[in-house]
Amino acid sequence: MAAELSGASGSLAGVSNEPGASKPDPIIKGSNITRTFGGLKAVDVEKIEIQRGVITALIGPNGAGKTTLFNLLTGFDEPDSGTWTFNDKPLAKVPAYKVARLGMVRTFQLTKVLAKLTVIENMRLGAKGQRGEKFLSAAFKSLWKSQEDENTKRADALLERFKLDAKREDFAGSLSGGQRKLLEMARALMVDPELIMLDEPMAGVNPALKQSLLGHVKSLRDEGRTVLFVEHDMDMVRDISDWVIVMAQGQIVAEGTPQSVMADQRVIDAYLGAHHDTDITEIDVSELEQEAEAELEAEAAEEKKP
Ligand SMILES: Nc1ncnc2c1ncn2[C@@H]1O[C@H](COP(=O)(O)OP(=O)(O)OP(=O)(O)O)[C@@H](O)[C@H]1O
Repeated sequence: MAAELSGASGSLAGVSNEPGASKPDPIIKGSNITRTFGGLKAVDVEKIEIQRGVITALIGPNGAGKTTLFNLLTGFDEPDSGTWTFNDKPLAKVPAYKVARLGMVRTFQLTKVLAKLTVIENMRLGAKGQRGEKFLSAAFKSLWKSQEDENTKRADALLERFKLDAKREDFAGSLSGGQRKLLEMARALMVDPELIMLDEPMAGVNPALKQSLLGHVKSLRDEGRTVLFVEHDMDMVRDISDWVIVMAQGQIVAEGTPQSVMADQRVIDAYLGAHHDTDITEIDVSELEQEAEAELEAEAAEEKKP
């Protein structure tokens, strides 16, 4: 089946729904990427292509390998095997801060170290690309000393755009869940990336801020960037994705438009196992919990029988 699309996702018209489907203008192309932890194959991706200029969601059940794949592509982890390119440049073994300078950046949840810095200090660190946490305090010192005016100007403009300017001197740790997500996005934009990878942009965000966050993500695409995001919030996936890639047990099991993917039997199987007849968009978690509870009660009653 081929996708029928219009608007921003029109460039994906005609792309097949098969896992690893070729795209007309891929910004990322990867093949045979594997990563094993002990005996567990966390990532086992035969082929992946990410289309330029659109919003792609990476979804899948817990433990599917989404974060590990993110880490591999951005140079934060090394694969056991595999090759991938960004703008046709091979990236295997390229460290994360160099990947960021090339124009591919991932967001990070606010760590303890970053929470103790102010909002503007976080932004200035973003300008340095992405080194491990160990390097951050050293990088901060040198930045502070050299007073990079350009970076500060860019940081202030971004804080204004993301409505964080009033929080400029506050500790990042004092921000609300939604404001933290905005800061993560703003910080990643300090290097003016072509591809921005968002790690669960809706996690811990209250409903009032969700719409505003969605608007910000769409605006990244509208200004010509490519967006790839990992997310469990299916409303967000349906609302803003042009394309969805589904992982399960380390592999890509399906892809397509949000509508086609959510009706795809392979996706329903991946999420629900035996719950075949359920529409993934209408899963009521409390119902599943009640079922599990009832099963436990029945088991307990069985055990009590003489
Ligand atoms: N550093 C690690 N050491 C050992 N096992 C790991 C490590 N990182 C990930 N794993 C394992 O690899 C598998 C894939 O994990 P990963 O975090 O990539 O999944 P995910 O799809 O991002 O899950 P979630 O949606 O819950 O964040 C899991 O079984 C996880 O326990």
